[in-house]
Amino acid sequence: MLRWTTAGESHGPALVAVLEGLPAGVELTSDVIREALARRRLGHGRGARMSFEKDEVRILGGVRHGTTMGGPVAVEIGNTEWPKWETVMSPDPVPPESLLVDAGTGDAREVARNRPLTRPRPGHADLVGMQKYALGEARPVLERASARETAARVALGAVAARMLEQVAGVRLVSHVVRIGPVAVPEDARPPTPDDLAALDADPVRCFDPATSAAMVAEIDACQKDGDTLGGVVEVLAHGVPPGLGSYVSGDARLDGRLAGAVMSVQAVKGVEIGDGFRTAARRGSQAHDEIVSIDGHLTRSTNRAGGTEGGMSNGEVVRVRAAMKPISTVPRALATVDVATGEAATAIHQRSDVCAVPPAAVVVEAMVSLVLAQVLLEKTGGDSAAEASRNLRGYLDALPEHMR
Ligand SMILES: Cc1cc2nc3c(=O)[nH]c(=O)nc-3n(C[C@H](O)[C@H](O)[C@H](O)COP(=O)(O)O)c2cc1C
Ligand SMILES: C=C(O[C@@H]1CC(C(=O)O)=C[C@@H](OP(=O)(O)O)[C@H]1O)C(=O)O
Repeated sequence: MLRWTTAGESHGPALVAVLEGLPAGVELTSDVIREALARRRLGHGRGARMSFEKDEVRILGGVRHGTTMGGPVAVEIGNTEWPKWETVMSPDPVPPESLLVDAGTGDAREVARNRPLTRPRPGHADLVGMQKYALGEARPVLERASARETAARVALGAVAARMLEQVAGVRLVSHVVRIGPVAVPEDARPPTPDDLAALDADPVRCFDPATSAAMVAEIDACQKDGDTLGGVVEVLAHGVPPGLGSYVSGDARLDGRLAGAVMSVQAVKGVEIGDGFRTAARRGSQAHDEIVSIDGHLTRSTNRAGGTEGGMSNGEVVRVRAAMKPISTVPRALATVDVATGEAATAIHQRSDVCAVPPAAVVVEAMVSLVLAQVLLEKTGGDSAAEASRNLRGYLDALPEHMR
């Protein structure tokens, strides 16, 4: 079973990510991970932190001379800002005087870092985290709840995507289809994995130039108003073979597994497979994908289902959308209560993204990659990439020719 986990805090020394169950023989270099992480940092509307902090990638295990060895792949993403946080986030005890609100330097940023966070921010994990873990302030909560952790997910997603392409020829692409009220027209051509360079070059990861310009304008207007924005992203996975996942149990279903993994991304509040919610408004005759035979091969006339039927991939493009809520740390600060005094207050706001929908597309792509990699390996088994590939070919070759 392919399994993954991450560890580390937003302002800790590093994030660590581990992917276990990957076959040997997958071609992988640090640059593959570096490129994916660079993509996650793009996007108009990101906050100041993205401009000065760097992701320092180091593969710690599982890979030798550019090839996986079959053991867990471990990746470290160093935080170049760590020296500023060494005291506040020290794993070992520090002298109490070093944590005084103003430890003597008079530096406003240091004061902000050291101040106990007793004004929980609405829309964040702050208040419930303090209740759940019996904490007097929100620092330990927000450090782990922060979407900084998505850097670790993207690192692992890049590894999974390498395996998917090498073993099965699966390729993914992600893009932004809505930012606030501005949406890509329903009939616009979606990007394919070959359009990656154009998407990377677009300020909001949108494939439709006119919509992209309107999205940028909306973000600028929102920033001027001291407000924040959410939106909708879409991931398309091409070349997914039929029969991944299963209808036999709820927890084996590919659609359920995709939805769970995507919904686990910070700020994602809705997941749609294929036409999803839009299908609910249609009659059955307009909602499904009729099976047709073209040149002796069975295929679908449409792909409204988004590449899954009965909890299994059906050979069509897998299409997953995620709705992201607007950034919670609203510059025009929201009302809260200072838990130290019980008095009404406004939520802490130091800096924040205005809109993080473009990076969220890259994060959602990583989660889809991980789930697809998991169901592919369930189907093929294989301790090496070559064995997994052979097994996939064996499965497909055993089907009657018109059903492949
Ligand atoms: C890529 C990415 C960047 C984010 N950046 C911010 C941010 O700068 N400020 C903020 O308040 N929330 C940001 N978020 C969202 C919060 O992490 C999230 O809303 C919060 O942890 C609460 O979780 P929930 O919204 O899932 O309930 C970001 C999310 C993602 C996916
Ligand atoms: C650091 C990242 O995103 C962070 C996610 C985040 C949040 O609350 O989720 C809040 C911001 O961090 P800070 O409050 O320290 O400025 C973002 O910068 C990143 O994506 O690498």
